[in-house]
Amino acid sequence: MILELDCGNSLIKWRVLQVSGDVAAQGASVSAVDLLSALSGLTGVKIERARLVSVRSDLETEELCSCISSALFIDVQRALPAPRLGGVVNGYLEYDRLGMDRWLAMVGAFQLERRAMVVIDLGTAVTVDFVDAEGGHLGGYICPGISLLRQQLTTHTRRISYTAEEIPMMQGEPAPGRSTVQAVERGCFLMLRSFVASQVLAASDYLGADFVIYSTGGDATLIDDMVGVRRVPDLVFRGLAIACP
Ligand SMILES: Nc1ncnc2c1ncn2[C@@H]1O[C@H](COP(=O)(O)OP(=O)(O)O)[C@@H](O)[C@H]1O
Ligand SMILES: CC(C)(COP(=O)(O)O)[C@@H](O)C(=O)NCCC(=O)O
Ligand SMILES: [K+]
Repeated sequence: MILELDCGNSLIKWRVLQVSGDVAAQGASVSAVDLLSALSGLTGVKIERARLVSVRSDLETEELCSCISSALFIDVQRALPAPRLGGVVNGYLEYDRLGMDRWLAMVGAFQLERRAMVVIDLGTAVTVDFVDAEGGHLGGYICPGISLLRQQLTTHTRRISYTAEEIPMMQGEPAPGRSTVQAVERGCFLMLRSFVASQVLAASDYLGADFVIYSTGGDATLIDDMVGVRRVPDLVFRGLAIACP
């Protein structure tokens, strides 16, 4: 079985693939210790190798790889930047500066359908990338994700503070907030969705009328109801399998 790891700035997403390609187990862990303890609790799972993508620092990523490698007695293959992969051409002036999660999400998405596309990843950061029908990456945008938006307010104001338990149910409702938690949660939610809507609107300028919109990442459900958005939770893992076959 293969262990796949997507190390973002907030969470380590992981899954175990059977030889058939079916998912045997999956989860999200906050640390290597947490990851190894989740894996040790699995029954009937025999991991033979691992492939990993990381947007963490090189030092942190190397430590993570060697920690997993020595705990599970396996090789950990790491996805590395490339100027082109899976029909997609990296659009950055310095290709190795493009976030590997953005890159693999685009590569994974392009295998689903070789069409022009907008790839939106809603994690710690929200990223939007444009790829034309020939696989040319036109570049993209990076802005703070929903957790960072709310954190900026709670950190830099005197009177905005509320607990995580107050957050659920505050976002879906568009009406003006009548409490601090409502006002902030709905404000950040609308800000994020307006950003996405503006990108989708601009996409036809870059890609023409025919393009597909993919979403992924921990907060992708925030835009589930937006017209044309197709959520594919494992886009990064799909690209990872191309990068580390
Ligand atoms: N247990 C959790 N810890 C941290 N973030 C969580 C958790 N559960 C859900 N989230 C949400 O998921 C987001 C992280 O999404 P993810 O795609 O994993 O980001 P990243 O790739 O940057 O680590 C957070 O910004 C937060 O809003
Ligand atoms: C933009 C990101 C911070 C997104 O990371 P995430 O929110 O998935 O943790 C990451 O892709 C990154 O560090 N990129 C390098 C900078 C760039 O892509 O230009
Ligand atoms: K990510």
